[in-house]
Amino acid sequence: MSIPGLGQIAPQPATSNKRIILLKPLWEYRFSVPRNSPGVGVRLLTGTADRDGTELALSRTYTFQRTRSKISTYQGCTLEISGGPVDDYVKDYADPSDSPACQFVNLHIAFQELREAAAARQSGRTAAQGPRVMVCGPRGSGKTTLARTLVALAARVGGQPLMANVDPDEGLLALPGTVSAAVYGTMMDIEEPAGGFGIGSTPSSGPNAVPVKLPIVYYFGRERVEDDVPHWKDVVSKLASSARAKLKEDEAVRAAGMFLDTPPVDLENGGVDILAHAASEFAGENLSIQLTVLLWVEANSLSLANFILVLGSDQLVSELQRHFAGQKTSLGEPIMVVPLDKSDGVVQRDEQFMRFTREATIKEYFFGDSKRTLSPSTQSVSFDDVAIFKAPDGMHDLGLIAVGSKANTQAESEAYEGQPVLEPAEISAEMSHWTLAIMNASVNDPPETIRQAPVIGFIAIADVDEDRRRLKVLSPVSGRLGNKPLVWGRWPEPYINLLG
Ligand SMILES: Nc1ncnc2c1ncn2[C@@H]1O[C@H](COP(=O)(O)OP(=O)(O)OP(=O)(O)O)[C@@H](O)[C@H]1O
Repeated sequence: MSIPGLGQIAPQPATSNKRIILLKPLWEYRFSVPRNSPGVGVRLLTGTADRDGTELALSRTYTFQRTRSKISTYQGCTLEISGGPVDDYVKDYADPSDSPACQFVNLHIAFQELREAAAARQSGRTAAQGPRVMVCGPRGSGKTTLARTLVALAARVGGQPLMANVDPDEGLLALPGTVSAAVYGTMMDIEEPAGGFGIGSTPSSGPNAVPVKLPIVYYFGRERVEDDVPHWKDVVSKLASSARAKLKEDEAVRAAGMFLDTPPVDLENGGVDILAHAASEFAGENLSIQLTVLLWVEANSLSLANFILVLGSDQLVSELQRHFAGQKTSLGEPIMVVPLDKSDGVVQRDEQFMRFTREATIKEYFFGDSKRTLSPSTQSVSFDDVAIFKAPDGMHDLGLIAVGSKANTQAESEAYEGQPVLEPAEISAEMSHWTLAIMNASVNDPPETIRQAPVIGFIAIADVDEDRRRLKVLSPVSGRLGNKPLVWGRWPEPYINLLG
């Protein structure tokens, strides 16, 4: 039997198979660490290198586990690689300007110049607004990597940008099934599989080598936006309103701007509408439409305009161009959609890998990782001492809330009109191994208030004893759950017995 928390001694890559690799400017060391590997060690010997925009320190060995990523260099470097097993290779470019990293860094330079130009123009007492950038593209086009890189590069030059994620499939500083946002003003933990953007970089009861980030999180509880578009729109609106408030009240965040990571969308099924909703909600009160970002237009010439960055999809570019054609911001600026090349290094992650990653994330939330062991509290609670809610049965099954659903009939729609969005869940063995969100609301609040409340944490149901009417619950901290409503969604899916 494995004992939770043990068996997580920091892995030491074997020292016998060390090799040195040389990267010229804008080359990449691309690696994929299999899940059963103790990890690959990467040490920067000379030059400069970074993982998704965050620099590696010289002479320190970084150990990467269950990670598919790359180490890039702008000036060239030598790296010492140790340990493994790892699937890896060096991606070279005869002409460095062919590297996707080149367009990414040019974007960063352009954003930085915009920040400085806006600050110089600002005559009042309040800080100027930095760029607001939305990154979109098909599945596996490198959206998250680009958004993280632009955030990390902004933080590296002293900025405190806000990053928001509205893709529920993977969480930003939270479990999957959520939408969230956080300010990134301190260094990232690049050894974390998500590169400092995962659950390991949030506050916990254990020690942290790198400053933690404080996210604001809303619970969607479904895998894909299309599973419940109205609810997704609601939580995105709540998140956007929190993000706008942060930009308004915090001058440093406002000056650095905001980066928005979006879900892959189905163009045949309301995809443009989904992206347009995210764009307009995050745009802020002063813009009549969408978002303001800056593009590097020609050599050394900056043009303030309104752009949406699209990675690797001509079809999405033309759909978005059509959608925004003729629309202008309140400042009279046109909306332009900017196509960017997708890197050929972006890894297509299969369902098995994604499932393994989600399970590892849930385990890490409760038990920590190799660098920080956490001790979750195990509580036995009566069915009568918890308030668990779920969406009414049938709503999702009938497709009543899926965008563009052809299955809806008028009668079906009417049957659910006026019904509460959440109802008390009947506690049963079916709940075992599910992760539930703890909402920052009162159990007596109306269902709509509970559903749209921020998330304060998660619990896992370890066991349900129907005869004794008791639940065994795993919680990151001790304390009574009774006065906070719990919501049981459909994502992330149940995990193996965490106490097994
Ligand atoms: N140049 C590269 N070399 C190696 N790995 C890369 C590179 N770019 C991205 N990756 C990896 O590819 C995977 C997918 O990238 P990413 O998450 O950015 O894509 P995405 O478009 O956001 O995916 P999704 O549509 O599933 O949300 C990640 O594991 C990322 O670290």
